[in-house]
Amino acid sequence: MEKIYRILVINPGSTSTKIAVFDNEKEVFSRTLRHSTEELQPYKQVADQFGFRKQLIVDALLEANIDIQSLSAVIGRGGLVKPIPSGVYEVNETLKHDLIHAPQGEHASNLGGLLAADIAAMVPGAKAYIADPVVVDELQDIARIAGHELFKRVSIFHALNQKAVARAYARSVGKQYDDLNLIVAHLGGGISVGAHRHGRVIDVSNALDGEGPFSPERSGALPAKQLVDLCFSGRYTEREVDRMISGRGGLVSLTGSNNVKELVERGLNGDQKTLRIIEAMAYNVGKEVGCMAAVLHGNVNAILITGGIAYSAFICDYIKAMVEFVAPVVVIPGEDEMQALADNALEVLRGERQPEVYK
Ligand SMILES: Nc1ncnc2c1ncn2[C@@H]1O[C@H](COP(=O)(O)OP(=O)(O)O)[C@@H](O)[C@H]1O
Ligand SMILES: CCCC(=O)OP(=O)(O)O
Repeated sequence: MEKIYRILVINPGSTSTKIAVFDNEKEVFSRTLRHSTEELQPYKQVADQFGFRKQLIVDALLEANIDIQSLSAVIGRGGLVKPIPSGVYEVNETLKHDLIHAPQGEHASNLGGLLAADIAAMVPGAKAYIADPVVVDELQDIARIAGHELFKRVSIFHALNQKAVARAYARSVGKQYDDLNLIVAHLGGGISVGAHRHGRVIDVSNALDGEGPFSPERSGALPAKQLVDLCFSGRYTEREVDRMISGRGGLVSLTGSNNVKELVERGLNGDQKTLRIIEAMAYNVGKEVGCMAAVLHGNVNAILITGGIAYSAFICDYIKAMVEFVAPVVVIPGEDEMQALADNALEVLRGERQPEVYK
């Protein structure tokens, strides 16, 4: 009889914690725990949200009658550790250290490996993993050069979902991911737009670092001179300016909310100012897709729009109208991250692949 492995998947995003339980490939439970701007407000640092998110996960499992002791492994979305190749990594002490001290900055996904390790530690024999963290780096060399010698461009994006969606699209058209040129726009709490050339993300707008389009809670690119003046105005601390770029930028700053579903409804019900801001976010995504089309020299098989915001037909139609001259636009709303994480853990549990060692 086939051995059943039970896998808990934990995916902390900036505005949600998604959890799911899989018995081998089959999802037996899933829940999206959404966190409003107000709920997250009391936590100074992302790491401070650990206890809050852990309690929500444990309560949700309890409510669904899922015994933590029945778990074979726990896999979390990986965070802002050192740039590493795509793969599955066991959560060891070095990885935990980097998830806590975050050499590349703060993001909710830093909690993924930590929550996975904490919950796996409750179960004798269970191990914790991360896979395709947000720091997966496949940039072509020319894309790393920024306009001053003290700066360099860095790859931080929705690697797990961008790749899962790109592979799923390739399968759906009977092709290999490695044979296609795709532009993937992931629209979530953060937004990243990537140029996938034959299975490698050779350029991508960094979702965290003040690049590309603004998003529900990120500023995206800001006018540099204005930013410098603001930094030296004496009116804001370093931490406050950091939060303007990530956490309290984008729609949170412009509208007070990170909830695109509500904002679109508000806009379509006559709030012109909100509508204009939502359109501006979509406009910037369209513009970034155009940049990635140039990166791929116009050889683009398809443009994929994904992430929670892709559920909004209004936003997708706006982007489509701007970019469908480049290539067919395919909307794949939500994300395939949970299944992708579970599949990665299952391959390790079945001994079909060896986890990488994070050093
Ligand atoms: N039906 C919908 N229409 C528009 N926006 C939506 C819809 N469903 C979810 N969203 C928005 O998607 C965003 C969250 O996307 P998601 O990919 O789940 O984010 P993350 O994982 O980064 O927290 C939120 O702003 C949410 O309001
Ligand atoms: C840090 C890059 C990935 C990202 O922005 O994720 P969220 O959209 O979940 O915040």
